[in-house]
Amino acid sequence: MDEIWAVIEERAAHPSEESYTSKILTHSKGIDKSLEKIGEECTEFIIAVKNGDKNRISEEGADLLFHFMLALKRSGVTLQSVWDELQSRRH
Ligand SMILES: N=c1c2ncn([C@@H]3O[C@H](COP(=O)(O)OP(=O)(O)OP(=O)(O)O)[C@@H](O)[C@H]3O)c2ncn1[C@@H]1O[C@H](COP(=O)(O)O)[C@@H](O)[C@H]1O
Repeated sequence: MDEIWAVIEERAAHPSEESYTSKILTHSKGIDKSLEKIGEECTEFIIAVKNGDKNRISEEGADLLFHFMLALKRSGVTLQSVWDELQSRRH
């Protein structure tokens, strides 16, 4: 995820027309586009889990994590701050 985060940072700094990441980060709907995608991917993940489809669970889980990172970026929150929060909860 840290590696993909670095790509997201790069795409945010230098948007490219061929990039899906850039498409979401510069979408005219703004953060709503990211939130829409998280809603979609969450639903697809839930369906995959309910169906017990392990391949789909992995695929939808990956989509969810990717769109989660895009929403963080759009919100001005770093992935590191999420890691720090998780770290602070360790006991
Ligand atoms: N992890 C991902 C990743 N997961 C999913 N997706 C894209 O997410 C899209 C999900 O498909 P959907 O059907 O939900 O979306 P859509 O119908 O194409 O369009 P929208 O509804 O999203 O507008 C697909 O086009 C996938 O290619 C991703 N695109 C990019 N990455 C990572 O981001 C990096 C940079 O990607 P680019 O910016 O595109 O070069 C890549 O190297 C990957 O590591």
